[in-house]
This record gives sequence, structure tokens and C-alpha cells, in this order.
Amino acid sequence: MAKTVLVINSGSSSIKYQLVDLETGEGLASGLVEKIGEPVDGHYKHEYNGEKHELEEPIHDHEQGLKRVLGFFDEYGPNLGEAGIVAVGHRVVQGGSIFPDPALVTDKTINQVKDLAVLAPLHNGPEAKGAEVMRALLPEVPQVFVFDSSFFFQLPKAASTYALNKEIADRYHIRRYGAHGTSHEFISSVVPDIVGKPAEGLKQIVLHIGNGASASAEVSGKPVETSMGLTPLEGLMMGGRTGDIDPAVVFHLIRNAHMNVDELDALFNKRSGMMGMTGYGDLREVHREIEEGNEDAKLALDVYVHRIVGYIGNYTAQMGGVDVITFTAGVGENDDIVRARVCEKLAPFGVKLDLEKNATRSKEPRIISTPDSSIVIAVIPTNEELAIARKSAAIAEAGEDTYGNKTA
Ligand SMILES: Nc1ncnc2c1ncn2[C@@H]1O[C@H](COP(=O)(O)OP(=O)(O)O)[C@@H](O)[C@H]1O
Ligand SMILES: CC(=O)OP(=O)(O)O
Ligand SMILES: [Mg+2]
Repeated sequence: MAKTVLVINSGSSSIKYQLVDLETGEGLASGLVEKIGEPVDGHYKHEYNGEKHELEEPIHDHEQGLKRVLGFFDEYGPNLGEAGIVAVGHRVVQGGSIFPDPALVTDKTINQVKDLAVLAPLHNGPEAKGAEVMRALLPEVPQVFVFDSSFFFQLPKAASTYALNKEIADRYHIRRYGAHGTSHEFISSVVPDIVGKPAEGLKQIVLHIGNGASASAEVSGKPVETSMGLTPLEGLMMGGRTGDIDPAVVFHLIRNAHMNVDELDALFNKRSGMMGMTGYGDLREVHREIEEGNEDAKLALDVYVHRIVGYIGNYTAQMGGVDVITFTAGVGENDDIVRARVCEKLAPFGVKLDLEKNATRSKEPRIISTPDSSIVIAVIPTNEELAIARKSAAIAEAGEDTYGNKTA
């Protein structure tokens, strides 16, 4: 029987899961829960044995979504008890200063992940819950947390440090941790082969734009910048998050709108971004609204693109140039309008998009710039699940993590 890893990837609006065959890297079974917490119906898709099962219903939170998913495994297969699972890998967004590496799931690490939820309010809670649910279901199988923030642990100090009072920053562990690191690491590691350039010296920008969105810059495969900070709120405009905003907006709202911390947290993390500006968090709905003449939606998309272009300029200056810009994640992989709008702004720098290639839908990694473009523009589907599966299997095989936790 094939050795497999079951990967649970909880995003802010989605759960992706995959039973990964370790030898081929293929997903033997996979699925998706999307539009969690949206005002419209959520969507489930479960694929196994060449069959696709779908369901639409409102999905209030990740726990409801995961329970429904386990029901799909029971009803449509495969039987998780007989699927050759050597590890369950759980994506966790925030590992803070505690987790530079993946960690075995134990009572202690579950509590640590929950404690870190203040630094990833939309993610760590549901991710810890997912580990609890799966541990109860498969108690004999080693379970591993793989952290988004680990890749950015070694960011240069100038990039990871806020210009905040040093004593306060040190006492409260306030620094830029970054997120989506498993994706930025995966993408930046496959780019050299896909674009046919040596990894050494290669200057890259990776745009992971999904519901959560972040940019990163890598030189020779090592991260030198990323847009998410202490929490996944900083940086680009997102489905429900403001991204960068003057922190004085917070003081202003406390003093003048008398908002409390929880109200502000929800306002900035859930009720802003695309959702807050248009009533829709999903870019597909936003494009539909624009076609119907909705001016708010048009402005929201303008802001969205403006921010992405700003980060490209910033990182290009920081690296002293850029060789490849890669689009990935839900929007980056599927939204040719956003890609075209971003690249249009880069035309004065010699970027040339092949419009036909950009408009072609595909699940394959591809270059969408013309051969004479000054910067290579690529679209590469991210595969956080495969990266998490490999890291989880390595720990299960070693029988211990780098913190001294051992499998039973
Ligand atoms: N076909 C599509 N066209 C445009 N945008 C899309 C398409 N498919 C997905 N998206 C966008 O991708 C987002 C989800 O991206 P994803 O990376 O799965 O998010 P997350 O992991 O943050 O939950 C959706 O909210 C939507 O905006
Ligand atoms: C960190 C983050 O925002 O993740 P996601 O995009 O999966 O919600
Ligand atoms: Mg995601």
C-alpha cells in the first residue's frame, strides 16, 4: 500500500485537504471547503477515485467545515483507517518566535499554537482545533504542525524589526514574523527550474494572493522581505483585511467612535479589505459587480492593484532589481484581470505580458511574459499540501522533532 500523509490546510476562508502519496507527490484524495464565514453559500468539493462530490450550504466556521469533510471520507472514501497514513500534517500560520521548525502535535504544542492565536486571530484557533479533531480520530498516527512563519525566521533584522520602542518590542516579542511561508518557500524553490535560470543570485518576488495575500522577496532562495508582519494583517489588501494602514486610525476610532479592542480587531481583520469595501470578499463576485457598474467595487480593485504594484516597487529597490515575479494562490493563479492590471503598471520598466498566455486557464506552472520581457512573469500553482506532507513525513520517520518531542 502507498505511504500517504493527510494534510489539513486551514486558510482564513477555506480548508484544503489532501491525501498525499509520498512517492508520487500526487493527491490520492483531495478536497476543498470554500467561502467559510461568507454571507453567500459555502462550497464543498471532495474528489476520490475519479469521482467528484460537491455540496453548497452556508458554512459558519472551520469546525463545521471539517466535520462535514470527515463525513465525506466516511461516505465516499477513502477509509482513513486503511489509507496508509504515516502522518497527518497540519498547516499552522503563526509559530512566533517559538517554532523555527515543524513540531509534533502534543498537548503542549497544541496549547502553544492556541496561545499564539493572538498573533494570527483568523488561523491558529481553527488550526489547533483541526489537530484536536484529527488526533481524536487517528490517535495512532503521528501528527505534525508545519508553520507558515518558519521560512521567514531568518529574515534580515532590518526587515523583521519594527521601528518601535525597543524595550516594549523586546518585552512583548513584537517583530515581523511573516506568513504563507510554506508557499513562498515552495514557489521560490521551484522557480529557477521552471524559468530555466540558476538559483544562485536569482532575485525573485512571489505574490501569494488568495483570500489572505502576501508578497515576498528572495535572493538566491533566501527570503529578504515579506509583507505580513506580527500578524497576517499587515501588507497587501486582502479579502477581509485592510493590509497596511496608519495605526493612528486605531487611536482615532477609539477616541471618536468609542470602539473597543474586539470591535477593532473584527473591523480590521474581517470587515475591511474587499469585503468591507464592496460587501464581497471573493474577487469573482467583485469582478461581477464591476461589470454591473458598481463604483465601490471598481475602486476596491484599483486599491488592490495599487498595493501590489507598490510592493513590487519596494522589493525591486531593496534587492537592486528583480528577475522573476511569480503569481500564486487563489487570485494569483486564476485572476487574469488582476495579473494584467499589475503588469500594465510595470510596462514602463520593460515588462511585456503575453496576453493570450495570461488569459489561458491552466493548472500547470507557466510563463506568461513574452521572451523579450525585462522581467519574467510566471504563474505557478502553489502546493502547500505537498510541502507540508514532505515535512510531516520526515518528522514521523525520524520519530522526533527538533524540540525533543518524540512519537509514541
Ligand atoms: N477563478 C477565480 N477567479 C478569480 N479569483 C478567484 C478564482 N478562484 C479563486 N479566486 C480567489 O481566490 C480566493 C481564495 O484563494 P485561496 O488561496 O484559496 O485563499 P485562502 O487560502 O486565503 O483561503 C477567493 O476568495 C477568490 O478571491
Ligand atoms: C496567513 C493567511 O492569511 O493565510 P490564508 O491566506 O490561507 O488565509
Ligand atoms: Mg491559503
